[in-house]
Amino acid sequence: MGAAFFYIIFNPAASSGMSVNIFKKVRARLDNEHIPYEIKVSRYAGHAVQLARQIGSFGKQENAVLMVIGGDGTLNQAICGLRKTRQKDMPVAYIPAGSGNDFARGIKMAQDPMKALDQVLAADKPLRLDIGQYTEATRDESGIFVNNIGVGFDGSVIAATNRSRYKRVLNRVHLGSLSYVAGVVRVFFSRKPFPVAVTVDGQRTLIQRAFLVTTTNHPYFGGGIKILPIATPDDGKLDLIVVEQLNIPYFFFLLVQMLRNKHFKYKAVHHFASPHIHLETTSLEFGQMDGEEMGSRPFELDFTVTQQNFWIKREMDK
Ligand SMILES: Nc1ncnc2c1ncn2[C@@H]1O[C@H](COP(=O)(O)OP(=O)(O)OP(=O)(O)O)[C@@H](O)[C@H]1O
Repeated sequence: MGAAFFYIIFNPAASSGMSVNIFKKVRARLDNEHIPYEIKVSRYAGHAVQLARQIGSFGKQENAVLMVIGGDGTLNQAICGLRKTRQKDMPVAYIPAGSGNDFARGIKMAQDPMKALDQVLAADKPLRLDIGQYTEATRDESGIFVNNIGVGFDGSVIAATNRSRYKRVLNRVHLGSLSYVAGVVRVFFSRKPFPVAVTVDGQRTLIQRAFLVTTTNHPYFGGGIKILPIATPDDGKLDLIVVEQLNIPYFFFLLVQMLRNKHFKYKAVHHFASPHIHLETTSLEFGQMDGEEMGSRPFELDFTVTQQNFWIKREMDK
């Protein structure tokens, strides 16, 4: 049976406002098909957490699905809020309307929002997929992530990109991913390597000259970069990639290897996979979570995997 009701959380600021058109099309389609829904609009950064809490706490509709229209950040916030309520098992339908949309890529659902809506409307049962949980001891924070949490390079890229005046312009011409590329180039030449201690399955590994330290649920980060092709969101594990500081020729060499999915063979690239990963840094580093800034600090992160109900019927589920 399809969803009987959609609670919708919509972020009008996603993809620098490009999400508004997508929202209108989704609403028109639901109206055409006489599917009932209720809309809650995210009015400020972080508002989606509170909206999802309200839905999960006070929503009374039977067989309801929480539909998120926005980017990865909005999806993260909505799931985070919902999981704090008694209706935490309410399935989540995602309509990608952000600039990066890595979650859609990562779970192999359609990235085209209207095709994604087709897949949502075709669903007849919840799909359980992995998501990550984290606690961060330095600032005593905890939460979930649907894509990845990165310390170092990607954290710095997100911080630089969000401050860039090009992001808005590039989003408007559907080239949002390019704004990350500009951030990558800027950060590559300015960041310094740092030590990181990784503990996986009771085994501690110290990497002295880390540059990128990313724990991920699926292959993609940074708006479509396939950093960890072997990560899957349904294996009950999280994957951690640590890339050491590289000189420019080696960086480009590894980049080419990455495009060929062959970068794991090199000793500057470390890979760990486990349901439980712990890492610590000592220096002040930038962090990112699902493309959102975490600020800078020495990080002490503990990661575990958990499952979340989604509402989608992908090609592969048919
Ligand atoms: N009304 C609003 N005004 C400004 N910012 C908002 C508003 N509502 C939500 N936000 C913030 O917008 C930010 C970006 O949202 P989101 O991640 O969904 O889109 P995106 O960055 O374009 O997409 P992606 O993460 O896929 O690249 C989030 O940090 C969210 O908290």
